[in-house]
Amino acid sequence: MRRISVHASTDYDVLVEHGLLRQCGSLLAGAAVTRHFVIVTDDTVDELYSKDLLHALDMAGCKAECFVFPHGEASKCSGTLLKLYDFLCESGITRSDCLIALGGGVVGDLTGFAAATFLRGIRYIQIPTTLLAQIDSSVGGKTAINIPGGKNLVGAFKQPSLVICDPDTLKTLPGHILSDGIAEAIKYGMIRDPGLFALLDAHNSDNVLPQADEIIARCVTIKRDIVAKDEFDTGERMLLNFGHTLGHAIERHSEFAYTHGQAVAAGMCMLSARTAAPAVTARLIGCVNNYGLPTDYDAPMQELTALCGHDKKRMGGELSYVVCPAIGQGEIRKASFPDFCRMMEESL
Ligand SMILES: NC(=O)c1ccc[n+]([C@@H]2O[C@H](COP(=O)([O-])OP(=O)(O)OC[C@H]3O[C@@H](n4cnc5c(N)ncnc54)[C@H](O)[C@@H]3O)[C@@H](O)[C@H]2O)c1
Ligand SMILES: O=C(O)C(=O)C[C@@H](O)[C@H](O)[C@H](O)COP(=O)(O)O
Ligand SMILES: [Zn+2]
Repeated sequence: MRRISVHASTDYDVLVEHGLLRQCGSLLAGAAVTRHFVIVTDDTVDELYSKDLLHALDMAGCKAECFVFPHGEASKCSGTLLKLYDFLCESGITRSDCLIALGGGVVGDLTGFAAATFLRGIRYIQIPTTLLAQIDSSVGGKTAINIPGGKNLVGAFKQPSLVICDPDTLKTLPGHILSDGIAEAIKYGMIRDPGLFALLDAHNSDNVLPQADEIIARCVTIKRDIVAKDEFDTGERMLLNFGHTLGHAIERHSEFAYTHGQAVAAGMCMLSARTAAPAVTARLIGCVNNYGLPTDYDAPMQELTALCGHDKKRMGGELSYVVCPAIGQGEIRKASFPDFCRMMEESL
């Protein structure tokens, strides 16, 4: 089993092993200090994996109920959150009990925010089942829901008590959802790890799955190191937002027809085209193309920059954004918001 220890306001481990989902009952009980859990999941993941998890908990002498909501980004909203709070009340969840997020980033972000706020804070554990969630969203404690004003605009920093990563769950992922995770992996390569970028560049959507363990370990280690230095996103952590300033705008502009991974892929390429040497952008676009991810988004740039105004890297009139002048070398830059808009809107 691989163990990557995260040191933040709460210390915890990310455990990576094939088949772990079926055997994780005692690990969950140990990390949670309770025998009462609520599993939060979406309808697709529920069909595939709730039974295994319930069995594992039962074997460890734990009781659990499942809260299941419709899959998709549209569910990461206040409506689902309020239903979850009601469910937690009905289940008699107390401050010593624990939530389990079983699913992708939507489940993880929503569950984490519920855990941060219900009874002013209870424990939660992440069991990520998409590549994106295993390499990124389950680690680091950013939790959030979307509101009509924008992506992730209501949230909290709340670290999980444990992350259980079973790469076997990736075998049931449709190809395009695996690619969403690869978009974030390319991000890690671009900001910090040329070796990871080369590995991703040497593969494609048809042959990358056997590389999942290596990709998970490299990405989680990068995120762990960044979060240890800047848990609350005031400096270095902003590197993890490469491609997201535009990406979040694209998600919203497309009314979530572009998934998060697709929007981040397009956002990285569109930003790189305006801030990096053509050779760097060409390599990025080549790698993104290997995985059938978009490299562009067809909308007037003014409409996208208008949506960037709510970005959480904006402080008053100034916006921080991330550029990669070379592969593996992410840098945070600052500009006035009008200057950022002008830079993006200038034709190439
Ligand atoms: N908190 C963070 O640090 C962070 C980081 C990155 C992304 N995010 C957020 O994560 C979300 C995107 O996450 P995502 O891409 O995992 O999307 P998702 O949670 O919507 O999952 C994608 C789809 O895959 C299905 N699915 C999940 N696991 C499966 C499996 N093993 N087999 C088959 N189908 C499965 C789900 O039902 C869903 O339909 C966005 O809301 C994004 O903002 C958060
Ligand atoms: O963990 C982080 O920090 C990230 O930025 C990871 C991103 O991949 C993720 O999409 C995050 O939710 C974006 O955060 P936001 O602060 O821009 O909402
Ligand atoms: Zn992201």
